[in-house]
Amino acid sequence: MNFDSFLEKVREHHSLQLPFVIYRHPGEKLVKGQLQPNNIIEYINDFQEKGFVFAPFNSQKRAIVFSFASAEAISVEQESFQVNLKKREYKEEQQEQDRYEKLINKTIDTIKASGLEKVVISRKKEIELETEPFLYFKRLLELYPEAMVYCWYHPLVGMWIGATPETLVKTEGRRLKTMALAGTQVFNNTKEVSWKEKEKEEQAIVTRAIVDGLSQIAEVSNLQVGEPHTVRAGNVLHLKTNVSATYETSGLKKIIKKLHPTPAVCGLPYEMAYDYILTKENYDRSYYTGYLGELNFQHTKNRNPRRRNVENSAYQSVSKQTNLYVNLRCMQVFDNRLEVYVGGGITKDSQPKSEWEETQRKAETMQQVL
Ligand SMILES: C=C(O[C@@H]1C=C(C(=O)O)C=C[C@H]1O)C(=O)O
Repeated sequence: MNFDSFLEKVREHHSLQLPFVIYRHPGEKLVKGQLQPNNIIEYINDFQEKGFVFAPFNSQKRAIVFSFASAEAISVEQESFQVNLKKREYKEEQQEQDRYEKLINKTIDTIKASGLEKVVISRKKEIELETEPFLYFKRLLELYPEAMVYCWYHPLVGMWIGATPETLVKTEGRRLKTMALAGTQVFNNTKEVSWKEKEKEEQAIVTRAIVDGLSQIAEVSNLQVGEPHTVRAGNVLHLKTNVSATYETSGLKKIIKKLHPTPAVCGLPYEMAYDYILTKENYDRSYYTGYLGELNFQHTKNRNPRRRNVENSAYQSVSKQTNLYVNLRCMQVFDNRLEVYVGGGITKDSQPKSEWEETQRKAETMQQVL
């Protein structure tokens, strides 16, 4: 199967209104797909399920799973092709900017007057368009090799497309990895940049919260924390700290429940920030800032690649992997419009106008492929 026939197969599946997901992990070339044979919705229960998870921001709402056992698995190598970047501006009404800046101002006032330290505020940007969603997916693969690029569809939920830079949790065997990703500045052709105290502190808050959270879980040990460093995600740069640990696989549910939503997309203290978002943000985040990816995926590796044809399982090792990502830099696709979701962390030192600008820069990740 070549890449175009892979996409054609998915397009056909979509035209039958059947659920599917196609995706590619950061830094990889293999594009994978799971095609569901019917439109029944299955939900996650105890995180022992094996399948592709799609979870909303609201942690009281259930996460959907496409079970690996019932779906048809397909895969293909990504093919490179030229993307002609059209730098188009998708202007928004002044009214929307005013509304957002007012909300940011109100949030800063609340932070100053209460125990709220940081809260992530977001919005959606509507873009009127005729769509060919598979072309967006193809362009995203090409433009963002370091992102988890996906296109997910269920007829009862809709279609979501994204290119996220943020890992929620990755596990293999008994090793676990996560990250604290926060702080944003515009990418100007170099990663050699300095960060303001406000951003450094904002990102350090996220690292501390993740480490504190994980250290409360009995099944987690050997926590290791890296140094903050700059990473690029499309048109913006972020500060990132890698966190790793050893864990007991029985603790996976607790770990995911503890990590989602991280202060990178919610805030601190957690309860206050979560409450503030649900009551004051004034719209439904839906699956934006939820999470998605493979849960308990059986990964088979040939131990000795030169003995590939030996039919002896001793030459193969099987490990269970979980690869979940935070659903950022994403959009929901409708028949004639898109809704691009964007946000940023607010602290007492935030400036409403820069926060508006930040959402514009983040929206460009999706706008570049339209
Ligand atoms: C909320 C978003 O991004 C998150 C918020 C960031 C910030 O506040 O600087 C940076 C990276 C993400 O953790 C988004 O992209 O919509």
